[in-house]
Amino acid sequence: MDVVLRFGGVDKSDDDPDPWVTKVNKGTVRRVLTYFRPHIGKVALFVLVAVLEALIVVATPLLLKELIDGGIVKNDSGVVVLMACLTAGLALLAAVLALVSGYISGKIGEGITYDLRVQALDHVRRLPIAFFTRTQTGVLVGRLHTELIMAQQHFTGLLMAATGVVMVVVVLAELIYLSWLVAIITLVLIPLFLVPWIRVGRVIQRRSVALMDANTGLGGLLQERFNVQGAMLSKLFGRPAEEMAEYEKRSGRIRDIGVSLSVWGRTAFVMMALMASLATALVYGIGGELVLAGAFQLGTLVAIATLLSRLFGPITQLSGMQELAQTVVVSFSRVFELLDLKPLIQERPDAVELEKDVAPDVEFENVSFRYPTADEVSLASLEHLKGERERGEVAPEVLRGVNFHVRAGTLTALVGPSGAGKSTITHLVSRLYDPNSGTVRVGGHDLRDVSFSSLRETVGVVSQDAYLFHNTIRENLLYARPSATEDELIEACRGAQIWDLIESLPLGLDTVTGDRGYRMSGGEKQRLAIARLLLKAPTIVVLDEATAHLDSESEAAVQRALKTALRSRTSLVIAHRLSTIREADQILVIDGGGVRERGTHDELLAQGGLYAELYHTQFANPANDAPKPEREEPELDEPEPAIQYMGFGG
Ligand SMILES: Nc1ncnc2c1ncn2[C@@H]1O[C@H](COP(=O)(O)OP(=O)(O)OP(=O)(O)O)[C@@H](O)[C@H]1O
Repeated sequence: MDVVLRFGGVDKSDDDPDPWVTKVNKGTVRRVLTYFRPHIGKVALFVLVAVLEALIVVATPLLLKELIDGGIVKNDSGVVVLMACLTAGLALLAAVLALVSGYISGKIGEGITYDLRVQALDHVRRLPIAFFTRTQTGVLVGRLHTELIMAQQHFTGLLMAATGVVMVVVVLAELIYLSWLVAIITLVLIPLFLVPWIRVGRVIQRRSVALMDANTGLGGLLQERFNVQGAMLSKLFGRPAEEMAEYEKRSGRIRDIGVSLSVWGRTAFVMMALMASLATALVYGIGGELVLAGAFQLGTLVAIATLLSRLFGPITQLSGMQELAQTVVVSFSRVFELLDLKPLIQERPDAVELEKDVAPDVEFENVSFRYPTADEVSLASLEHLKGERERGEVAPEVLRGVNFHVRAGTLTALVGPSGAGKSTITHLVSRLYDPNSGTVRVGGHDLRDVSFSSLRETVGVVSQDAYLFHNTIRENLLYARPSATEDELIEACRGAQIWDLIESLPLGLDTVTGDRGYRMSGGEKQRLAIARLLLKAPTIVVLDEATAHLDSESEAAVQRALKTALRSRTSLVIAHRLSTIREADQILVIDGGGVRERGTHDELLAQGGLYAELYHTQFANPANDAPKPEREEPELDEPEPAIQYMGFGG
């Protein structure tokens, strides 16, 4: 049977901002234990050290007993000195063992967390793009980072608590040996102490989980709002007062939980100290009477009192152990949830390699596609939005029976209204998604049969909003081909018409492009992306032309760069420029998820269909502010407006 637990194994209040629960499957504990396997030697050492520590703890009171009964009472200074020295020696050994035990438990805890983290990162890296479009970045980062650190801390805590088991058993055995009466009284009193302690422990546990959730939630929000584009949107459209109120509300919640945690933590500490003092008073009271009655000697009384003081620490550790174990299991489950997400896009074991350096053809045969629903690709707990799931999301079909053939080395332009499915078609070519029915073929191979690495080498993509890492221009370019030489970098930049700009920068290729490459203009960023593409030298180019109005110089430069990029490659371009469309060997007019018209510019005009209609509409309403290509580029030198004015593309 499956058990559903909230994180930390505790109930949350109804107004909890994150109502998602984590499912703990039956086999989870066994699965957690498998992570111990590589560390089994360290675990054995850890147990050995724990046993030694426990033996030292019980040996010390016996030495004290001998010191008093055999030394002080019998006036034997030799015994006093010997026992004092042995006690000091054991204390020293205990200190060393405590350090060793801390080191080993740290190694085990960190080692297991490392294994889990690396496994999770590798898995998440393989998940399809649909997962990332669904997931809230900050929450995913929280899951892979902050929550794993918490899991590690709980895990190490659990290991330390496990040593308490050995300690309690040994201490109780010695207590019975010294005085069965005191041992019984102790056993009766322990629950009186434990009940309030467990209650306090639960409150602390619950608050810790709430604090973690609140921190993750605020982290996710900040990540979304404080990245360059989020900050830009918030500056342009934001409602500062309301946003600030939200930040204050969330920060206030973190503060309040923190204060209450601090108070409850102190309460636990005070309770522990109080119980230890009360127990000491009780032992000396009852034990003192027994000594007076001659039931046992003074040394035994001191030994019992010392033993009892060593009992409370391990018992409190043990009392929290079940909760801690539950938290550890749930923490691991949160990562297992991720690991169990099967990537929708998988590489076949017998995947084939595409031929290198030969431009292949691209074929869509009766392709239909709908975007995957949340249930298929992501986790509710990573979305933080439950609307779609509660409504039972149904994904509409975005492509229906699409057929076309792009001959090797030719240019196909995709045009059509916004939302028609143009980008979706390009996503299928780079296998960001698989079609639900039909086949996408490259060089005659079904894409599902092609190896990932081969496909990556073959298909190069330049999107409208080129993404650049926060790093130098050089590093951003080398990402496409780490082995590229300086000369090759420069040649690619020249081909992409960006070298003049880079050369004029004080740091040249070592200029940092800023978060998301924001310090560069749209046209510059796209030319840099084209340089990256040239370095990669793919045989298929998928390109989404910029819709933004570049200034005429930028526009002409991008067009020249594109000419270099597309030369003798199989190209699929979401075209917004008439110049690109005119040069295309084939134009596909996409409408309503299908190919509505196809042909060259002249053929489509002659057909007098949708393309012609929109084209003529365009000429009836010329867009005055359309960018004009540069004069010195005769092949681009036509007073052509952007195709989006024709009602195409978005
Ligand atoms: N990740 C996604 N998940 C679900 N639906 C999506 C996703 N991406 C796009 N869609 C939907 O698929 C349809 C086709 O979108 P697509 O981006 O392919 O259109 P497009 O022709 O490229 O439009 P535009 O010219 O505006 O970029 C749209 O209705 C869109 O809302």
